[in-house]
Amino acid sequence: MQKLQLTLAIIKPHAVKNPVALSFIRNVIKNKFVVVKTKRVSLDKEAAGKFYNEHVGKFFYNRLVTFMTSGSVDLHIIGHVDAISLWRRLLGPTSVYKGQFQEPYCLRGMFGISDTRNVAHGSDFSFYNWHNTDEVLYRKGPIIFNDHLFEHVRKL
Ligand SMILES: Nc1ncnc2c1ncn2[C@@H]1O[C@H](COP(=O)(O)OP(=O)(O)OP(=O)(O)O)[C@@H](O)[C@H]1O
Repeated sequence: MQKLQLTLAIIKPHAVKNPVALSFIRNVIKNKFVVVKTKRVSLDKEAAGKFYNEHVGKFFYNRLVTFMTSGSVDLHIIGHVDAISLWRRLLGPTSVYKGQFQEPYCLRGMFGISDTRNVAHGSDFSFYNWHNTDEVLYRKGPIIFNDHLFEHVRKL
């Protein structure tokens, strides 16, 4: 049985608006992962606020929500046996400045503008939603696919 872990990558608004960054990131995604689903959406304040709910009260929360609603974001559901940590490794540290010094070729080091505008999000939880991508559901731990499910997901 094939084991595939899924994660959710969200390309943040400033990177969606930058054609060089966007095509570089898309190539990385295409080359390293199975791309299950891609969708461009505009988050409203409620959705962005809910998504970053764990950061309510932090000094950057309002800035983050305002930024995430400032333009379209690209959602990618991507699969790999080690999808969550591979995508986070490719992104690099949350802090763009740390990335630029420690891992200059990570995506955040190359295309990040600030600690808030740090290119993309990588979920810690497996993305679990192959029926309706408008409803974002998460669950902890990897998802185990059998071949039938894998085919089903690819057709979505
Ligand atoms: N010190 C900070 N200053 C400004 N923005 C920050 C700071 N820390 C985090 N953020 C913003 O909040 C987002 C979520 O923070 P978190 O600590 O969950 O980092 P992460 O897990 O690396 O990022 P993400 O959840 O976006 O993948 C970051 O991606 C960044 O945009």
